[in-house]
Amino acid sequence: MGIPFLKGHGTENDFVVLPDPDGTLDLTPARVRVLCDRRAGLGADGVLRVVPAKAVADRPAEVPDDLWFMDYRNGDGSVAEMCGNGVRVFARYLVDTGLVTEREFTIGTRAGVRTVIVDDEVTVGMGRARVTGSSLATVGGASVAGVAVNVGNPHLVCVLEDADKLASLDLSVPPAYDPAVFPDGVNVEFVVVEAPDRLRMRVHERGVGETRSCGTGTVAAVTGVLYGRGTHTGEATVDIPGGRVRVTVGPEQSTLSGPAVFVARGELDQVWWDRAGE
Ligand SMILES: N[C@@H](CCC[C@H](N)C(=O)O)C(=O)O
Repeated sequence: MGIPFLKGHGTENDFVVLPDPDGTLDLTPARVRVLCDRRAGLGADGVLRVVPAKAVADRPAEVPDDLWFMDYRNGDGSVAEMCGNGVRVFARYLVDTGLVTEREFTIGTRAGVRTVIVDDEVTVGMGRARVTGSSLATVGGASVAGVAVNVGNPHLVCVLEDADKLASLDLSVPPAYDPAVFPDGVNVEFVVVEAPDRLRMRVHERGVGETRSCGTGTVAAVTGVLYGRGTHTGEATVDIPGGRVRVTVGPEQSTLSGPAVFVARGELDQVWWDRAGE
């Protein structure tokens, strides 16, 4: 018997989902890296381990024992606090498999408890998106001013003047940032405001590289743009290379709505898994 897995995505930000109902899966950084490798493994931006919260000793104190916990890992094996696209896929998995029977329920994450509503699309209460300051990102030799926003994980939102500039950015090289402002690294969003309630965005994710979407990044982007207008409240659609999501931002709560899709399920080869851990 191999290791069960599913492969899914939210606006083409893709994940390997590993059900771990007993909390016994030894998910080392080396195993995450090879699983996410698009040639040596299944290929994905990250891994979502589905584990009972009570089996996660280092979870935040506010996450109760009886929730399912999203143990999210970036493709480079690092741990991140939150993943907005991942939590939608995670919620869809819990409903599809009958592990949760309601359509509205809560999930434990390293950023705290998140409420989800599973319908054709999935809506997530993303908590409060906090503006924490400003900083610079440097890409292609040019520095761009940005707003630092924390959505559980850190983001730097840089607004560009037009879509041509956005399209021409080379994000195959990580943007440089100030490590004094972001000691744990940062996700960097580049955004164009196409209409007052419509943004276009590209993102370079910490621990992954350029991805086709970042859910927490879209919430950060809307928050950063609203902050530039002097407000903490508003809503917008965000077009990313992998599709479209909808974001609302309020002083105490933000929400993210978008698709969550499964494309495959199967078993990882046990010999491959054992070797990947060496
Ligand atoms: N793709 C995610 C964010 C994943 C974590 C991020 N790379 C980090 O290290 O903070 C999303 O949809 O939010």
